[in-house]
Amino acid sequence: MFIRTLIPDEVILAFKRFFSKLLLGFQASNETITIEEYLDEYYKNEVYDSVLTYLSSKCLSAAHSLKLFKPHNSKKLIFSMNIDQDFDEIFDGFKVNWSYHIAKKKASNRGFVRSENSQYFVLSFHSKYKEKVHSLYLPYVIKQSAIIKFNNQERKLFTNNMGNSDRTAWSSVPFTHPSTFDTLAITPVLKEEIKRDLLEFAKQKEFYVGVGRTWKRGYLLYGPPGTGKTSLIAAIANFLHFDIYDLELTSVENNSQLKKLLLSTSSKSVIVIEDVDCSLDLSDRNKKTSKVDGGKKTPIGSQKGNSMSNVSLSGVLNFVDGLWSSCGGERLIIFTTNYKEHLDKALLRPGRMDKHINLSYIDIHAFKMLANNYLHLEDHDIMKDVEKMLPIAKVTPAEVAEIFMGSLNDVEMAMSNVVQEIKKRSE
Ligand SMILES: Nc1ncnc2c1ncn2[C@@H]1O[C@H](COP(=O)(O)OP(=O)(O)OP(=O)(O)O)[C@@H](O)[C@H]1O
Repeated sequence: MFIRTLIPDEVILAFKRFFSKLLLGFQASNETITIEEYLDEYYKNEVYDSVLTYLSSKCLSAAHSLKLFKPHNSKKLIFSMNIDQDFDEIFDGFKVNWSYHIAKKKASNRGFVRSENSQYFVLSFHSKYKEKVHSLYLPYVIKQSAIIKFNNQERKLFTNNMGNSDRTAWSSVPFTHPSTFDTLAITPVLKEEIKRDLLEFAKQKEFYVGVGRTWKRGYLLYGPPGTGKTSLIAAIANFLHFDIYDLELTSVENNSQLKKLLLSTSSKSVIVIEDVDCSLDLSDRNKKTSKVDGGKKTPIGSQKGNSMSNVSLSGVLNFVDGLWSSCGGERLIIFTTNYKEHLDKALLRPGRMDKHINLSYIDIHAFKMLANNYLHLEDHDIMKDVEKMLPIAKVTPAEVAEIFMGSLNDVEMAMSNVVQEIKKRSE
């Protein structure tokens, strides 16, 4: 569902035009089409690229003899089937066949005649499926190719806190956090609700533009330490295939630096401000500056010995919904806090924080998920006792995970340790 945006519409159109041209010229006896010429270089390369990506993934898993190679003076990995080699695919109940060929042709240039190799793929199918190939199969190939490219893209974790002398610059490392919605132990209903909301958000560009709203969504994750706020952020980024910008407010000197940082984020990103109550004085947004240091204006929270940011709450509010946040494509802004009650209402209102997600102590569903993920345990006699004790024990998923980690190879020991801890806590 995020795929269409990866392929420019013109390319899809060109692809369709290209194939319809070929298909229209079909003879009933001739059931092949070739991906060659007919298009200008740009479109031809794009179309070719989609087919290559698609065929590479198919053939790599289908046959070892089909391999990728990199011809010199090309940056691209080019797919190679052996000449005249082919493979079949069944799609929607009919068969198509892809094959790869090289044709030698003579080219004349200023009186010289050279022979050139021209490579092409042939897609063959029975002519009665012409329409289906055109309207279903080829769009499917483009879509699959986009999915493959999308999944192979490396994503990044950006931070503004890597000791850069330029306070408005982001540094990045590859984002490799393994958390996904499958590994996340939270109530299933909540998990599905979040996934649904994310999917809705991802596909609603037209809606946001139509009602004059910037295409962003704000989440507030709140709950005690160790309940999975950071893990949920990673799972969200992995789910959407977005980059993450981890914004450390205490490293930002003023509101204009904050604005610059926001402007240099890319679209399709999650911007995260963790423990917002600890890095920003959010108690009073009317109080813009306080006078200390011999009358010099000092922003809220910058007093000596205070680890608060110099950025004001209004700076953050502008950051969240100011005019300049309308730059570019979709952004998800996530704030986390252990104490929702410490936050100013201005920050919490819908439009700024559209969704408030409470991550709390572990319940029996989340407990079973962790037992399954860590110990591969489907069920256990002791689960009934655990279920009874959990509501009063107030144990976090992080604590349970830690106990499981201690006895990964001994399920009984792991369960006995965890029950002991839960008992202790419920007393
Ligand atoms: N809901 C969860 N599902 C799976 N693992 C979890 C969950 N919550 C916590 N964990 C485990 O505990 C560790 C700490 O969790 P995490 O950092 O996500 O919690 P947090 O709520 O962000 O904590 P803090 O408020 O201290 O930042 C994670 O690395 C993960 O292994």
